[in-house]
Amino acid sequence: MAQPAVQSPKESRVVLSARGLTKTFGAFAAVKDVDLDVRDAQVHALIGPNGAGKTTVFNLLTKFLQPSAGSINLLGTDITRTAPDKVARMGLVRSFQISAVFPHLSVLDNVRTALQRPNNLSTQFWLPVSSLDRLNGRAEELLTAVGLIKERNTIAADLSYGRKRVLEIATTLALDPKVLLLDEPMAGMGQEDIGNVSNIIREVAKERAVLMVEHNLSVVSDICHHVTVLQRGEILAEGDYATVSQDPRVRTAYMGEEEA
Ligand SMILES: Nc1ncnc2c1ncn2[C@@H]1O[C@H](COP(=O)(O)OP(=O)(O)OP(=O)(O)O)[C@@H](O)[C@H]1O
Repeated sequence: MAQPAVQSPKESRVVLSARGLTKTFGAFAAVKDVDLDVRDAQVHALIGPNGAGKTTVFNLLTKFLQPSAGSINLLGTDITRTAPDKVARMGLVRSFQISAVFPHLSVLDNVRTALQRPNNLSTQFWLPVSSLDRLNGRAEELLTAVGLIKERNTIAADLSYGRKRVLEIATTLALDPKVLLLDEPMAGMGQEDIGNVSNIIREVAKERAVLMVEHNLSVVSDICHHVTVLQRGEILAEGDYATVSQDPRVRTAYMGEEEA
């Protein structure tokens, strides 16, 4: 089994943290008093049974949902009351958030379009299409990094499901996020794509933090440095995969329901 990219988690700095994060819907607490520290250059997994609160935590961190209580800090700034678009511009980006793949554009044009955003070209609509050519170098670099360069001229709609998800990751990386949130990146993928996307995530995490919700525990054990286990909205356990997977409470609550 491949080793995670970083072996000394305590050394990298916390880039995203939550304290006492809580979200109630009426009398029901979907997320209760969650503390989270996401570190640079690490892949951090958020796991737990169905309904544990993982998606709600993602929605709180990206500010799609406003917390009922608690605080969130991104790169040293309190973002508890910050609007979602500003949080995204500060560098916290969720994979599907801005990276919808345009099916009728080529792979290269999808990435060039995503690259317009940080370069602010999208507001300069009077520029000729050829002005996008100056983004070719960076677009090709990104496509090479995710292994899509040979398909640069393929129309996105013609890609397999797994390759489309890879293109989605490339368009997200075009925004140069400091913290990348991935919601079940392996969902619906075959084994070959899972191996490929695992390698991509491991590589991209060398330069940024990755927080991912993932149900595939062999992927979690393979590429994640740190694992937080949620159950009924609360943190049940955390640590490296070897530690949490041996925790009897986790085995009872979670592992029995999934592939171990
Ligand atoms: N807008 C809402 N109103 C009421 N209850 C909600 C709302 N959103 C989520 N919940 C409830 O909060 C709990 C946590 O849901 P959430 O989707 O965060 O879990 P999850 O861990 O992502 O689950 P899954 O793995 O099935 O996606 C569930 O009981 C869900 O029904």
